[in-house]
Amino acid sequence: MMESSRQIMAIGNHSALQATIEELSHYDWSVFQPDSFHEALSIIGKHDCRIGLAFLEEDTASLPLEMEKASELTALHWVVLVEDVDRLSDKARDLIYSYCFAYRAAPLDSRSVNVLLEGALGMAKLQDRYDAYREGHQNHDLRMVGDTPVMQHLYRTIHKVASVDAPVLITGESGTGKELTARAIHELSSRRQGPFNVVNCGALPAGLIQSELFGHEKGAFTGASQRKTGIIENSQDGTLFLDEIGDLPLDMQVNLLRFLETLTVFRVGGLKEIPVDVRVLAATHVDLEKAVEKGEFREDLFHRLNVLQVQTPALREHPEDIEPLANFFFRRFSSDKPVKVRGFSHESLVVMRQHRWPGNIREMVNRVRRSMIMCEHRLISPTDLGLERRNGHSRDTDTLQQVRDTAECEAIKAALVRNKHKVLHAARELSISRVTLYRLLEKHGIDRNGSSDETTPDFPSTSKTIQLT
Ligand SMILES: Nc1ncnc2c1ncn2[C@@H]1O[C@H](COP(=O)(O)OP(=O)(O)OP(=O)(O)O)[C@@H](O)[C@H]1O
Repeated sequence: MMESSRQIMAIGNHSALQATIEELSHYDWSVFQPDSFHEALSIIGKHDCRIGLAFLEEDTASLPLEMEKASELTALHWVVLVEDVDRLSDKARDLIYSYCFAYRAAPLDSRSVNVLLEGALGMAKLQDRYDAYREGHQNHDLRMVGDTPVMQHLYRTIHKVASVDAPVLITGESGTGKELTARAIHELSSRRQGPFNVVNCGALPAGLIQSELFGHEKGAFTGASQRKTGIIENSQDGTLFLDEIGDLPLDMQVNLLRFLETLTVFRVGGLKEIPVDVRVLAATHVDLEKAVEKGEFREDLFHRLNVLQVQTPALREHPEDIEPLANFFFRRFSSDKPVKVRGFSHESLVVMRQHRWPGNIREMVNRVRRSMIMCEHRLISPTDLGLERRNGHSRDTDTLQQVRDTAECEAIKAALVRNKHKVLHAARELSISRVTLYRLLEKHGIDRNGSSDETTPDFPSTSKTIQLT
């Protein structure tokens, strides 16, 4: 991490600003004065410039160069000079409050401005240390956050299975990072140059599933006006990730097993056996062994897929990663769009530690994103996160309400899966109205589609996802 140096980006050419800059030469600062917005960004790119200095005029509606819109500029620690803060517009005062380290009103003597600049530099250095501390919780190879023993164990397992070209069964509760794990295995494997394709087995309509997986020949059935290659064939030399494998209908399980045993496919209506070199990774949040016992999943297919296993831990099993994860998503969303929110309040961090996270990391993604939109202050509160503070209860003692919440959450998730994520049908099965179900989905942070909450893909996408509704 680069050490913050004594470099200032000064914006604007107001005479009071110029006079201050001249006097600042006594204090060993280097001052850049860009002529354009692009030059300002290029200075930030080339130099370790962390402090902004501007003079805000009374009739200025926004800071010069629209700093509100430019994330690079908002990342500067701004010191703003004004004539009289009471004469500024509400908008200008809000900008100072939201984005600036400090302001100084006239008389503008260089000594007091220098004190503020020193403070801003100190803050930049603190931020570097904080960033380094947060980065320490990330596994950059796998693009995963968390450095607790359970996560370290997961990383070791991912590395081990990535080096072997055999099927892997990834198990874990919903939202624990099964797809992310599958992508990491692919990226670390010798197949990384090939495609990574995802099929959500639970979302494929029964009538289309065969043709989506195996493809079809022209004229194979009504409407098959063109030859179509299936996703298995399209995954040649790469990895096919079969998500929610437990939802694959029994007749399709037979076909999949045949493919895994022969590594060849027949397109629907085709007579030619086509060899395909694909590695299959499968994931499930249900207990497949139980499904085998109940006759819902083929035992031979289970053993074929279960050559290597990886288990993604529930978030409540590694609560020490909650804060680094929350900070990671906060930074991810703030780099998408600059925000005036600075981070989480201490109380929010405490409440997040107490929360059970039934929807695991996906629930956290949703809560953090929503809180950044809802937050009206500098720090995100428990209310912004939609989490109530639970006083006096340790994480290990469940209150009746917590038990009810967990049961409610599980029942909703199961109903959604059974009803192919159709809210109306799931609501009917649960004997509640659709509106009530939406309210409960919101309350528990459950994503009704299971995977549609993504904003930023975690890996550059050479992948294709089939999710038909
Ligand atoms: N260790 C992690 N570090 C950073 N982000 C993570 C981590 N684990 C999961 N995520 C993020 O959490 C979200 C859910 O992860 P993912 O889709 O991989 O979970 P899943 O177990 O496949 O979920 P589902 O069972 O609902 O399909 C994604 O946005 C993913 O990027």
